Amino acid sequence: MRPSTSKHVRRQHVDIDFTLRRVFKKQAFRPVQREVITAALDGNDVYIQAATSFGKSLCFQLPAVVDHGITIVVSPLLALVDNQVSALRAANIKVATLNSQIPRPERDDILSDLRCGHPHTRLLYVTPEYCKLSHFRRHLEIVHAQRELARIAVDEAHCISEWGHDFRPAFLDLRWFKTTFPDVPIIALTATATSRVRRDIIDALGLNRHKLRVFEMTTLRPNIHYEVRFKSDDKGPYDDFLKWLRAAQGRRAARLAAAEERDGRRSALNDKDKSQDPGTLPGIIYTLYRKDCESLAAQLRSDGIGAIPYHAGLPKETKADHLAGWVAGRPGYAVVVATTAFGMGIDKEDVRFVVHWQIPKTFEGYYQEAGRAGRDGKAARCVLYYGREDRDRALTLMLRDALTKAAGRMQKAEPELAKMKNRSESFQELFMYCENTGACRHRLICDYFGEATPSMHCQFACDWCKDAKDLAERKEKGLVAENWCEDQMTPYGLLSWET
Ligand SMILES: Nc1ncnc2c1ncn2[C@@H]1O[C@H](COP(=O)(O)OP(=O)(O)OP(=O)(O)O)[C@@H](O)[C@H]1O
Repeated sequence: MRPSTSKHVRRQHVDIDFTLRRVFKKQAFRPVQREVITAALDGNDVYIQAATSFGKSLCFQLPAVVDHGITIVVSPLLALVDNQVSALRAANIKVATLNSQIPRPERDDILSDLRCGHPHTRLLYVTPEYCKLSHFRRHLEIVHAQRELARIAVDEAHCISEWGHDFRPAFLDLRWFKTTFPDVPIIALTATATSRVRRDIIDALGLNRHKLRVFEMTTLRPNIHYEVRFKSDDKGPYDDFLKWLRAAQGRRAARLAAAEERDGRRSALNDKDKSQDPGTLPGIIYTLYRKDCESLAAQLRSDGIGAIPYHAGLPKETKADHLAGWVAGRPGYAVVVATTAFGMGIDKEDVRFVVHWQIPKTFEGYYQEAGRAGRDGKAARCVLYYGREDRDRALTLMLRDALTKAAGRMQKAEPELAKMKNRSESFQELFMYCENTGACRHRLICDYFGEATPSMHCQFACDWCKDAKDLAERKEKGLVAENWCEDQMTPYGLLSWET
């Protein structure tokens, strides 16, 4: 690593504005980005927690471009890696990725770049599992010996915590980085961490407390309109959704036509809009079940909506085509019907709606997935279809899953049940959020993540702030078909076991 002389630091800090404009084509830093980047370039370990779409990736990508050496980016999802790698390549940044799906010749080229000790690659994306491989570790040791290992970025860092919603055991082995290269700074990033998960991330990665900068920003996404729609078990949400989508598409088409008429030309639209059918609204529908992805996408197509499925069981080529077509706004690819395999980190700026077909499995998952909407800062809508039957089914599956796991590993039954308890608490918070007709949804989300919002008002950007009376009536009417009885064994009762 180069020494951190004040001259060096000053030079880097001048570079960052230039690099932001020249390489990343952004006009200005968003609030706090500059401070995070400066802290990273000063050689600190950094923990950053900020809302979905805050622009966290820039906080390690820009330092990787201005700094000396290579940055290793640990990322949990291949779809997310592909998404980021294509954007970086488009900006002419030397970026590579190593994982089990990379063809052999390409993998050999990247490894030989590392082996020379002075890699040309500025950012190398890897999965946490790849970081465990001894040959990869040996290559990093060579790079480090040449003082060319600039930084380790751990994206979606909440995956390291057993208390987090997407725990991935291989993340725990990332401790190896600090143990082996104590002088190499680490930057850990997440949008979803409670205080317990935050502590876990810092401890598990072994971040240096004497040289650690912690940035915790709001989880608020003011441009998202949150709404819960209630469904009874005898009626699915399809008709309601289609009606809403058609109305929204109609309003959009009318707005665009009016703008065109006013200006007398299409210049009222940005380039992305021009490439799309003006009435088409880019969006995501999340469903818990693979079979729903296929059938719902087919049903929407038969109703004239460009919809495509995305789930882990589809062939690799189909998934790549569907993701690329959706990101590019290709005709016929406006709406992706996906399982949570599509959740974390996917960045498409103009997603105008996210719909949850069923209640998701955790509060954090809901926030993450909803966070795919409105990443351009413009208004977007997130609708969650909530029914008590879905909720009870999810609870039963969760319970069965935990008991099976615990039975399979009797010696680890207790931690397994503890994790389960945590997950079910998160789920419980989510269904209480759905059932809540007495508070601002933005506020409820902030409360969940432990963020104080004493005087917050969302400016009508949720169903409660828009019309609390209507919300209560819709709940009453929507859930009426369900045999709900408060003194039956409630979901809360189901979940309140002791570990
Ligand atoms: N300073 C900036 N000016 C304009 N756009 C920016 C800036 N910084 C980041 N962006 C854009 O904001 C979008 C979101 O950034 P990014 O994907 O890094 O979000 P994130 O914080 O990682 O969110 P998530 O946790 O949801 O994945 C991207 O399209 C990115 O190009």
